Amino acid sequence: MSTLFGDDLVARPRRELAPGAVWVPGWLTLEQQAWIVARFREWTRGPVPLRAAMVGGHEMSVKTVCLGWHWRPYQYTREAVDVNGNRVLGFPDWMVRLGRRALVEATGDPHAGDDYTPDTALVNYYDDTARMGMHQDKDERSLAPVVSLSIGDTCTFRFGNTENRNKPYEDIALASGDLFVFGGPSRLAYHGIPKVHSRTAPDGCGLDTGRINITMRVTGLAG
Ligand SMILES: O=C(O)CCC(=O)C(=O)O
Ligand SMILES: [Fe+2]
Repeated sequence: MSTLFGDDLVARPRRELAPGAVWVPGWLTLEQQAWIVARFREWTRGPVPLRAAMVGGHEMSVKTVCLGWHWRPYQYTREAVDVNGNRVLGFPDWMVRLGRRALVEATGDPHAGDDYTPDTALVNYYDDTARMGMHQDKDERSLAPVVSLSIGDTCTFRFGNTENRNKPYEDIALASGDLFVFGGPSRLAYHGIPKVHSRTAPDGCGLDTGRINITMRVTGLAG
């Protein structure tokens, strides 16, 4: 479709799915996406490699590398005790700034990011068969918002309610460059990824295949 009249933008307006849950399509430029993908490749070279976490005796289909704190079900540690015992990379300052800007963008409040200092990021890689079941992000002791960035293939993101993993929920298509923030009354909403749409990554985003998702969080942990 022609982009002469901004059809692509008109088709994907920003939207609040529920109080505190805001989707901002196309927030990151292609250049920013490619830069982040280059950082992702550095992160996966160590000290802790990309790995599939074990949940209930099964490997997740999604592979994860963490920054700041290492996540495994259902706790955070500084060392990747379930991988190779190494201390995870620090949380980059640029990502703190990006997280703050994301909150300003999502809320329209120029001060929304002032007190936001995420200290962990889960960086997930999905190949086109990977999925993530409905879950809450509740291993953090803080209820500060989660800031989610997507790069690469489009996925179906299922955003549900705070009571259980079932309906009501809504499916949206999170595409490369999209921002999604869930905080406030939506902070503990169930969510998941039922499908990744193969070969939908835009040229220039830095990924030929697959999808990267970064969720920044505040652990509320000390040490
Ligand atoms: O991949 C996504 O968009 C969501 C990831 C997620 O829910 C998580 O890492 O907890
Ligand atoms: Fe999650």
